[in-house]
Amino acid sequence: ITEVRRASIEVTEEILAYHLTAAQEDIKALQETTIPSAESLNILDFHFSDFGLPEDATTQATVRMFLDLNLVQDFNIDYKSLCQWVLTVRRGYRSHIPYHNWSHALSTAQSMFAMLMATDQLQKIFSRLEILALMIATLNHDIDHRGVSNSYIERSQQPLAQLYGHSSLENHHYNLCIFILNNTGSQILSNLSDEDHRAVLHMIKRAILATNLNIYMQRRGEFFSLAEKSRVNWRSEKQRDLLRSMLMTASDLSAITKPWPEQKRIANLVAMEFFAQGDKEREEFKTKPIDVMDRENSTRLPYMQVEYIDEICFPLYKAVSKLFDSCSPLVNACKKNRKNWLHLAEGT
Ligand SMILES: CCCOc1ccc(S(=O)(=O)N2CCN(C)CC2)cc1-c1nc(CC)cc(=O)[nH]1
Ligand SMILES: [Zn+2]
Repeated sequence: ITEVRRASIEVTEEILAYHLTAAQEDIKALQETTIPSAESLNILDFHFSDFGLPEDATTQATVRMFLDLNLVQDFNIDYKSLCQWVLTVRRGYRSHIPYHNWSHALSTAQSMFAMLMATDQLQKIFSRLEILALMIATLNHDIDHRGVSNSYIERSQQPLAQLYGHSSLENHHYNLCIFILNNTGSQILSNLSDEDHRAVLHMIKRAILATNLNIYMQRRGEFFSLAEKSRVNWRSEKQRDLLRSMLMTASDLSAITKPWPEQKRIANLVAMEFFAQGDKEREEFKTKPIDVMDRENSTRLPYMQVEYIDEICFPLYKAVSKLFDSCSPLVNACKKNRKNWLHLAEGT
């Protein structure tokens, strides 16, 4: 059995690597392109949106983030490997999924980049290795998302549920992230010491698993009390792990902090994805989906967004901006969008 089993795993990995790996001409094109500056790509702005940005510019923006954070230099990353890695990660996302696609991955990574670049303190608190882990984790945190939640996957007995049990999606995102990092031609961590390599993979796993909203809700209380203290000892790995996890969620949910037209546009994509899952649940499980995923509740969407902001988003951005004043634009934009959603909710 093991002989057959091993052969099938090798074949599967070969086929996956073939389909996932970007085309050589695309890699060459990106490698030879002059990468525009961060300013010209607007990736330093909290209000950044990739809407209307050509596909090539999204991969150039990703390379620019790694260059401007000095990660290519600090970790002696082979430039061709970086180009292949970025293009392969992009291919790992499913373009026909309304919300959990490459655009969400880029937006999440750009939010982390903007916070890191705006906050000198963060660059002092985090080591270079932690910053590398956060940028890899944000870009990969939803890779190969199918537009359905963990609960749907666990209920529909999909292979992912058999494989991982709880947090099945996040475990899958992490495993695919590692698969690409180990794939020939996209091994951007190949020049790290064994110790750094082990440490960065551990931090990437912790960061990707932290994007499960249930885990965020369990751990955020500790973070909020940290934000109330006058001084925080960031030398403790436990506190830095908590901070990395909370910044992952702040980046992941950052669509709620975008200017109103962009927030409205993205909320509609989230709704499309949620309602599509609701339709599948009706069909497959013959059950009425929960409110959030029930198309027949779409008039309640503005009200649900107000709840989402009050219960999940606002407290987080408030704590982050209390610790790091330069992130206050995030909490202000979140407040403004609450007003906009409330106005729509009352209008109905
Ligand atoms: C826009 C369509 C409605 O969108 C929502 C409705 C309800 C809630 S909720 O906080 O009540 N809650 C969250 C945890 N679920 C398990 C149960 C429901 C959240 C959203 C929402 N989520 C995201 C993140 C993907 C982005 C976004 O803009 N809106
Ligand atoms: Zn996400």
